[in-house]
This record gives sequence, structure tokens and C-alpha cells, in this order.
Amino acid sequence: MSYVDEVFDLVVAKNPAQPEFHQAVKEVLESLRVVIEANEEKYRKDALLERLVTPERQILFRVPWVDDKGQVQVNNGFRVQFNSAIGPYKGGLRLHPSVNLGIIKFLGFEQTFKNSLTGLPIGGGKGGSDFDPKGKSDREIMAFCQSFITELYKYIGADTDVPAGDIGTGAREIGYMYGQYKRLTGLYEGVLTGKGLSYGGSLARTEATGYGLLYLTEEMLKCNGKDIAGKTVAVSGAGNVAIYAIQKAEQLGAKVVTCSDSTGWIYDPEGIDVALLQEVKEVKRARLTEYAAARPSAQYHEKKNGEHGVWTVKCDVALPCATQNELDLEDAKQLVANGVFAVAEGANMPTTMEATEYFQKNGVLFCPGKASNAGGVATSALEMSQNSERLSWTFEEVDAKLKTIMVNIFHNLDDAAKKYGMEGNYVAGANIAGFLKVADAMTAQGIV
Ligand SMILES: NC(=O)C1=CN([C@@H]2O[C@H](COP(=O)(O)OP(=O)(O)OC[C@H]3O[C@@H](n4cnc5c(N)ncnc54)[C@H](OP(=O)(O)O)[C@@H]3O)[C@@H](O)[C@H]2O)C=CC1
Ligand SMILES: O=C(O)CCC(=O)C(=O)O
Repeated sequence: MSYVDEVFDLVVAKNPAQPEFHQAVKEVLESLRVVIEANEEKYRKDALLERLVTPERQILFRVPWVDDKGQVQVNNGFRVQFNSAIGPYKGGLRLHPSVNLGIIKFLGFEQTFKNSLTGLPIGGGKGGSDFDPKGKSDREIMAFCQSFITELYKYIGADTDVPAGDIGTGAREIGYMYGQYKRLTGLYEGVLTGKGLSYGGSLARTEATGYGLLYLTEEMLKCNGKDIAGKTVAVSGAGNVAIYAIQKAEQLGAKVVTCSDSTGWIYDPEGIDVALLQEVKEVKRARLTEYAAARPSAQYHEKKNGEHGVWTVKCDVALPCATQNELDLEDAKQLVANGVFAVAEGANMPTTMEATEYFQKNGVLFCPGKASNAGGVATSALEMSQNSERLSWTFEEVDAKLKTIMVNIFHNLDDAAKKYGMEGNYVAGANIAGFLKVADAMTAQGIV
């Protein structure tokens, strides 16, 4: 049996009931086959793959907090410190009822390769809780965040592990967590990113994941003789990534006709009004029905099981920006039948493996999230740099660096795919380019 297959079987055996983690590992290992086989003896002897798929540390903890009725609630807290070969652990905190250890491990594993692709010195980590921020008062959110950090502060720090936002964790939550960390440690340091601008946050971090997605998509299209201007784009999600992806796509001359949340989706043939979307989602924290009520051109569709939502709409470019496995084989078939020619992932692993293969077999340009959504974490690393030098850069400076990083990521994965005989396979290119740097650093640092 090949080394890759042996290690994949080991992952399934040692991590039962963690399908998202198995999926993320399988996708990476499959595309590393050619690289591993070229150096199999050394990697096998060093158990490099076994170490790569095993988190350095997993922290599981209780998060008790008191709700507005005086009732004590208890949630599960997680931080998976996956790989620190190239820098301190770095990655977001997800607050969503679906969160479990397998999901945090898949995200931490992906983060290791993504962070490597940015070219910046950051290792991979991820965390979160099964806490549901929806419908909670500000006081309840604060109580949860303070309790979460009261345990987690022991394991994080500006040079050890630097968490940030993800689904359900935005500027408000980061603020409460930062305040509690400072209170417990007495340290005013860059321990979290995505902070508010008045206390060490970076300009353009809020926009970075969505903007970065479009910078990379623009470059991918340009290198394949196409242009984003004038194209019709379908976006899923209506959170941080989706909103700024829509804004930048529209600035680049595309028309974005869809967005969605967990209860329904919008088709707006005149193009999404991003200012209205921001007002509904970021300010009011309301449902998309409010967008539809205020926008005569918009059609609102309730989410129904078995229906394919935004992916039924005819588009040239699809940008899944909501959550994992939200675009399956049926969706991919529909998109291809409707003429889609490019898909770039804003979310982490939003496309199933079968759907990814279908796109690739049908000549659709496909960029995986670990490359196309890396602008968020890259800008977080720029926030860390600014915190270290006690300076703040302008929006234009950060945005220009972000654009350069995204263009470089695309060329690195394009080059890696070509070098290993898989031209145009950006999934393989991203996994190989991300892996090589981490593997080199792990090898240089000995058996740790
Ligand atoms: N924020 C960042 O900087 C980065 C985020 N990402 C990834 O991008 C994706 C979106 O994150 P972000 O925009 O920050 O998160 P937000 O919480 O801001 O928004 C998430 C959006 O996706 C929808 N959504 C979440 N879960 C589900 C679900 N199970 N089914 C349907 N819709 C769902 C939400 O709808 P509702 O509000 O109704 O729940 C919301 O519209 C995630 O995969 C995240 O890991 C990747 C890189 C960086
Ligand atoms: O900015 C960060 O550190 C976190 C980003 C993140 O969680 C992600 O890239 O998925």
C-alpha cells in the first residue's frame, strides 16, 4: 500500500466520526501523491505525513455563562493548535451550533496550508464553540466571550497563538475577548486580530477576505484570457466574506445577482445593493427578508431542503462564501449546464470533492479556499506586524499589500501545478505549494 493511502487509513481509524476532517485530509493527500512518491523513503522514515495530520495540541474546555434569565448555560470550547513549523498558530474562532472537534480539526488542517501559501510566518490553528450567537443579547454575547477567554487565555499569546474571527465571530466578539484577555494578563499585545481600529486593529482587515477573493479571481481569469468586468456572478452567504466579495466584484465591473443566509436566498437581477445588504446584515443583524422588502428588484426564496438555492441561477462566475459542503455535485452540474466558467471558494471547503472533480473535468477554472480566501489571514498577519512595530498603516498600504499577496498566491500555485505536470489544476497546485514550505520547515526542525 502506498504511504499516502496508509496515512489516510490511519487518519480515519484514529479520528472516528470526523467526516469533514477526513475529507480535508483526503483532498490534500491525494494531490500530494506525486510529491510524496518522489521523496517517499525520507518522508516515511521521518513519519512526516503522520505528524502533518496530527495536531500539535488540542484544547477542549467547558464554557459556562449566565443568560439573561439567570440560567447557567454550558458550551464546549475548542482550540486546535495544528502546526507551528513556520510561525505561531494563527486562525479564527467559529461560533456556531454545528461546531465540533472534527470541524475545528478540518479547519486547522486547511489553515496550515493556507497560511503557508500567504508567504508570511504564520502556523495553522483554529478554534471555536458550539455557542449560537443568533438571538443573544449583547450582554449574553459578552458573558460567553469572557468565559471563553477565561480558559483560553492560558494557551494563546502574541508570539504563540493568535486567534481571529470566523463564522459568528466578528468585531463585537473580538472586542469582548480582547478586553478579557487584557484584564486577565495585564498585557496590551496583538493576541487577537480583527480588532477594532481604536485598539490595534488594521484598516482593511474587515474587507480583506472578500477583497482578496476577488483579487485572486481577477488574476486567475486574466491568466486564462478572461476578465471579471461585465460578468454575472453568483455569491452564497451574506456575512463578512460574502459582503466584501460582492462589494469588490461590483467595483471591478461585475454584476452580482445572488446572496444567501441560512434561512433563504436572494435573486436580484439588477445586482445586489451592497450598502443595503450591509445595513440589513451588519447593522441590524436581520434576515434577508428585510433586504427583499426594501428592494423592489429582489426576489426572496425561503431555503427548502433538497433545493439548490443560489446555484440554480445562471452565472459566469460562482463564489461560495457561506460554509463547508454547501455546493454539491448536483449544484455543480447545474452551474456547468448554465455556463459557469470559474469558481473560487470564499468559504473553507464549500465545494464537495465530487463537485470539485466535476468542475475540473468540465474545464471550469476552480480555485480552492485555502488559496482564494487567504487574504483574510494574510491581512491578520499584517495586523500582527503593525502591532509589533506599534504603527498603523493606511487603508491603501494594506490593500496594496493584500493585492500583491493574492496575485503571488495565484502564481505560486499555478507554477506548482505546472512543475508537477498538472497544469490548470489549482487544487493540486495550492496543496503542493502550501505543503512544501511546511514540510521543509518540519524537516529542518527535527523530530518534534
Ligand atoms: N471571516 C474571515 O476572515 C474568513 C472566513 N472564511 C470562511 O468563510 C466562510 C464565511 O465566513 P464569514 O463570512 O466570516 O462568516 P459570517 O458569520 O460573517 O457569515 C456566514 C454566512 O454564511 C451563512 N451560513 C453559515 N452557516 C451556514 C449553514 N450551515 N448553512 C447556510 N448558511 C450558513 C450565514 O447565514 P446565517 O447568518 O443565517 O447563519 C452567513 O450569511 C466560512 O467558511 C469561514 O470559515 C475564510 C477565510 C477568512
Ligand atoms: O484572520 C485569521 O487569523 C483567521 C482567518 C481564518 O480563520 C481563515 O482563514 O479561515
